[in-house]
Amino acid sequence: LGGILLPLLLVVAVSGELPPISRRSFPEGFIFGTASSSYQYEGGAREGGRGPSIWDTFTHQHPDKIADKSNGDVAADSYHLYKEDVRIMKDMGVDAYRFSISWTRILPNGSLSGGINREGISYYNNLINELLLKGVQPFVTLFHWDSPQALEDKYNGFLSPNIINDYKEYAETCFKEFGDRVKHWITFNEPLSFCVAGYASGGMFAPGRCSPWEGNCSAGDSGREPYTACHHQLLAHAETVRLYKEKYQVLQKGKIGITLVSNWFVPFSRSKSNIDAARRALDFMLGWFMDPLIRGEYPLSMRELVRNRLPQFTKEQSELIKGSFDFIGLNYYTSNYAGSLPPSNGLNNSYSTDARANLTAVRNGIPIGPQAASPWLYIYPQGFRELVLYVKENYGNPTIYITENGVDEFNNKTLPLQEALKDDTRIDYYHKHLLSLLSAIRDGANVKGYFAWSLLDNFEWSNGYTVRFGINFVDYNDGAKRYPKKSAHWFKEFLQK
Ligand SMILES: OC[C@@H]1[C@@H](O)[C@H](O)[C@@H](O)c2nnnn21
Repeated sequence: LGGILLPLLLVVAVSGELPPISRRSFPEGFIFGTASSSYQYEGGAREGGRGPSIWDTFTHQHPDKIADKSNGDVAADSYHLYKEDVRIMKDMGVDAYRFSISWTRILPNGSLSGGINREGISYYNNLINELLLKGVQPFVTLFHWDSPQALEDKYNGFLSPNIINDYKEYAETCFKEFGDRVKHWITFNEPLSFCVAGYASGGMFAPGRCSPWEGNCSAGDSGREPYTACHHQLLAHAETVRLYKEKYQVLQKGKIGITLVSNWFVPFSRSKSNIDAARRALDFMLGWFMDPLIRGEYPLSMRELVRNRLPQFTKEQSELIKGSFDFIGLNYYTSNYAGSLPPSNGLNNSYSTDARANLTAVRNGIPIGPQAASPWLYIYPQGFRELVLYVKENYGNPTIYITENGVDEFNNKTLPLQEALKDDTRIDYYHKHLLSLLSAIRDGANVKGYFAWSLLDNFEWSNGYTVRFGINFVDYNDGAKRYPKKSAHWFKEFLQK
């Protein structure tokens, strides 16, 4: 019998047949959607009265910082093709679409005093109306990294507390113009990424500031500016949530939150020092924001390690930020191993070393999972369940929307189109991550929705167009024409009611 049973077991193990999954596996009313952002999708950079953002400046003044020296001038051209985008969503059967509003399409000079651009208002009204016409709910992110260049020039953008009021006035303009139809607002997308990649690590992202020991930046302080910029984003978030709740929520009946990103961290070994390092890594990536939102103060590990370089909340600010959300948006892509590092020498301070955690994707020569196209993205579905349950258990099981999850492949220009559409890795990624998320939900996590990143291939920041995150292929050489990848067909079947 053993001679027959063993081969059978091996066949099942090797075949790796995943348990089937569909929207019916999830709770009734669970929302499925796709996600995008203004600078990565719209194009029309100098059309319709739009003012320059720091990403227009960054890509045009520092093309060397972008892998293929590209920019978002045209991107996926959703500024002109948004109706096609909505048609694709409707055909797939998604419930919602998460997109961001370009601050400088609404307020070209960044401040309300500089005037409202009615053409910008009109573009987003058209997009929102088209979504609603096709039965797709708009989930709107107010800030997805494209700060107004005018405010960078005026007072160094998010390094100045002046931006808090300008951001609040921009947000209020959006509440007034769109809040009758938009019922889910996200104040900021990933403050962590904006503050670390823009102010700490080598000037990877706009505005491209860092210390000399971190990279080739014209100015910056990697040990202070990331914390200052994100402190101002948290205060702007809290004041905007108070404004929405006091002036708009009763009438408009919407919900408001913030989107955070985190990796999961697996201790390099079971030693206490490595387990502590994994926890510090979570504090510095997720707790940086969740602790203020839940407890009104930064994590103890950050206060102990960053000390006077970490801004402090006044008692009033602490009360304002604590509980300032109806939901938390959570983005998950990948996980790392975390190992302990000795205390830094206190000289070349940087966010990148403050946590005293050595983060790697490989342990004893074995990667934590298959590597995708982006160098930081290793596929580790188990981390998704672990992260969601960590939020449940450590932050009071808040309402969560997964606002991004996805994987990329290289933009291989020699591949025939039909080959480029065969994204089996993406199907496997989504299948395993949705199973992992479902497992966390069945263990009590309060997750209400899931947005795949991304509807379309798009401008992937410092990677430009060298990688593709879309479940729909974009032919940049032929009018940004959209073609469904194999994963789009998989999702359509998954989403069948
Ligand atoms: O890198 C892929 C995507 C970006 O394209 C999004 O703009 C950003 O919100 C994000 N956060 N983590 N991963 N992502």
